[in-house]
This record gives sequence, C-alpha cells and structure tokens, in this order.
Amino acid sequence: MTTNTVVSVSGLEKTYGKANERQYTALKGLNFTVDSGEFVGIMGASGSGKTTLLNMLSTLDTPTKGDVVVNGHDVTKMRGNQLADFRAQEVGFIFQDFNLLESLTAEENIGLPLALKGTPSKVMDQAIHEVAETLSIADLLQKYPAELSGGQKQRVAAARAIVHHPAILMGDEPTGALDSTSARELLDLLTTINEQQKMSVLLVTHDPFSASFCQRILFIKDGQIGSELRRGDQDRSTFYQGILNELGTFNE
Ligand SMILES: Nc1ncnc2c1ncn2[C@@H]1O[C@H](COP(=O)(O)OP(=O)(O)OP(=O)(O)O)[C@@H](O)[C@H]1O
Repeated sequence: MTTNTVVSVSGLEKTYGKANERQYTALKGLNFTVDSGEFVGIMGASGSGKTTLLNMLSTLDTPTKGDVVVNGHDVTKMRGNQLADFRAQEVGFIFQDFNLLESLTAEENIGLPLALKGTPSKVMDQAIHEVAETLSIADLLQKYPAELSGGQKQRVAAARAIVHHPAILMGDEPTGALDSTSARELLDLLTTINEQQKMSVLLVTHDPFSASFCQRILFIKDGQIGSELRRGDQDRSTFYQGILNELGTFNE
C-alpha cells in the first residue's frame, strides 16, 4: 500500500450463515483501492452487496476472507478497544436516516466524536464552530433534531462525521431521505469538503444523480467489482449520462 492509498481492499469475501445452515455469499473476492483525497462512489443493483461492503470497511461486520486496510490499519486484524478507537478516529459516517441523538442539541451531536476522545472544551467549541460554518448550520447549533428539516439534520450529521478529521468519510445513501434540493445541497457540500479539506469520501448509492458528484465509480456485480467509470474532465451532466448508460448494461 502506498502512502497515497487510504483504503485498500483485497480478496474480500463475505458469506452469511453458518456452515451447517443455508449460506449466501454476498461478496466474492473484491479488490480495489481508494486514493487519499479521492471521492469514490460504489454502485450496484439492489442486493449486490453495497451495504455489506460498507459494513466491512467500517468494521461494523467482519469479512469471511480477505483484507481491508484503512489509513494503514488492517481492520480485519483489530479487536475490542482497537476497533472502537479505529471507528472513533479514522472514519466518519453519514447514513440515510441521520442517526442523530434526539435528546442532544445539534452542537452536542456534532461534538460527540470529540467528547469521546476527551478533547478539551475550548478546542471542541472551536472545531464545532468551524465545521458548522463549512456546512452552513452555525445558526442551528442550539436546536434539537426534532426542530430541524431533513436537509438540516443531514448537514448536522455530516458535521459530526468530519469534526474530528477522520481519514475517510463514508456515506450509505446519505441523500436517500432528502428532497431533491436538500440532496443537491448536501452533495455540493460533500464536494466542497472533499476539494477544500482533501477529505477522502466513499459514497454508497443506487442513485445516479448522487453518483455523478464522484470522481470515480465502482460498480459491484455478482459480488465483485464488475466495472469502473472515471469522471475525468467531463462535466457532471455528461458523467451522469455515462452512469445511466453503464447502469443500463446491468440486468436490474
Ligand atoms: N445478515 C444477513 N444474513 C443473510 N444474508 C444477508 C444478510 N445481510 C445481507 N444479506 C444478503 O446479502 C446480499 C447483499 O446485501 P446488501 O444489503 O449488502 O445489498 P445492497 O447492495 O446494499 O442492497 P440495497 O441496495 O437493496 O440496500 C443480499 O442478497 C442480502 O439478502
């Protein structure tokens, strides 16, 4: 793995079910890398293994076989506290359903990853306010999730995901519950964060519009990387058409 690689996946397999039960192999030997600072999308038909892959990358589940190296850490070899530390420090997540704690304000939600690390409150305040500016939510910090729109909630969740400067931001259909305007705003913000902070982003999505914001897209088919598209110097709408054409070759 070179110093420019933030994620390296090799020979990744995942079989669900115990040996004496009915088994299903969702991932059949995946290989790919993500460069530091890249914005990569993972696409595939429903049931192709996108969430399974993200669960392996984020250590929420363990692979049956293969290696996953994130920012120099072989996550398949980590256990207990090491895993908890890895998740808390190296990865930021955004999910379709926001996963904000309802009893905490936006500010308290955003501060969670720093509080877990025991960050001094002054440093924490500054980091929260900086990220809140980036995500245009500075005026929402004292509100509770129930007082926020879906788009605002997702921007708070994105702030929480990056406040501790993780090595990579991972999203599982983060625009799935948003209206089209909020989805676009979030994707523009993710692009800004990727470009300005050189934050590596891995976005799992079945939505070609979301995927068109990525620099490179990996398509999972039959449990493997079936194909790959690079945006290069295409404008976003040309890339979007390319994605639609590629998806058209899949039997969904
Ligand atoms: N815990 C589990 N036990 C058994 N099979 C599972 C389990 N989780 C997922 N699968 C199977 O593995 C395959 C991949 O599922 P996964 O959720 O990763 O797909 P996906 O690409 O994220 O789908 P979608 O786009 O519909 O969310 C599916 O066939 C699914 O039924």
